[in-house]
Amino acid sequence: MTTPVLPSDSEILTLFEELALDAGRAVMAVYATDFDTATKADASPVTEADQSAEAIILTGLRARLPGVVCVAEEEVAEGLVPAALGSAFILVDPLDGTKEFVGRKGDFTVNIALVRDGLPAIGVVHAPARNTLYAGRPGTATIADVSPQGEIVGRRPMAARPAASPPRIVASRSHRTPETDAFIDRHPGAETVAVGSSLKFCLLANGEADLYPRFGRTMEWDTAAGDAVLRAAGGSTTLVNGGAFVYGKRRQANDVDFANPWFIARGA
Ligand SMILES: Nc1ncnc2c1ncn2[C@@H]1O[C@H](COP(=O)(O)O)[C@@H](OP(=O)(O)O)[C@H]1O
Ligand SMILES: [Mg+2]
Repeated sequence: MTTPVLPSDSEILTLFEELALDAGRAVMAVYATDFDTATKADASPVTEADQSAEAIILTGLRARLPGVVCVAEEEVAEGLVPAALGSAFILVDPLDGTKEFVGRKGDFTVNIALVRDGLPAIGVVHAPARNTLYAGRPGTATIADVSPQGEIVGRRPMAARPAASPPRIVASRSHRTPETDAFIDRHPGAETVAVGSSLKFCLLANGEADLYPRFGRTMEWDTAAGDAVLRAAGGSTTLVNGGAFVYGKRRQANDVDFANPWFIARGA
């Protein structure tokens, strides 16, 4: 398959930010209501917010970046899986941390990422209930303040920090595993912070934490945008054995398309 000519990285990032802010407004409109929750085939929750945010993002991406393949969580759940990806494609998780959304915990995010040559190159993570948007492209990572109306009102550069000793470890709020607990136990004195969604990558990117061990289930759309932000801020994500953590993985063994292996994300 031929890969279309893409706009510049900064133009792509600006588009991702606009669409994430639009989607965030839709998510917050649902958050303010007494919304219903349905259960998907993988037993995870889904709401009207996931669906309307994904529709906003995909409509915008397909109009403005025609020919670039988009892989999106709710479309994949409905069986819409692109056959070929090309050397650059987009991953969308319109509402990561749906459990936190349903539980009204605030730790939920809108995620859009461009994967280039298997690596997360450009990403936006918008946390509308925290009024914060994180963005990264090669060489630049920023944290922005977002108004309650969903407009960016301030922005500053951010960078991952060299690891503190003992480290500050971020871990899933809703999906902790015994292997994660064993990893934490190997870091005596470490402070552990439970955070939902892709915000864990963003806390590393902003120098607020040092390690994010994920010894449990994630899909590529859960991680790509946060991972892009983290890498842009000087951090890294690897397999548990230190090997390269790549994207665009198709069905392996008995697993589904776009399933991630376990990983460890780190600050600088
Ligand atoms: N048992 C499981 N089955 C499917 N997805 C799971 C899962 N456990 C965790 N996840 C993934 O973990 C994400 C939440 O991450 P965290 O635990 O760090 O908050 C979910 O994203 P969604 O909320 O977008 O479905 C979901 O994709
Ligand atoms: Mg998710």
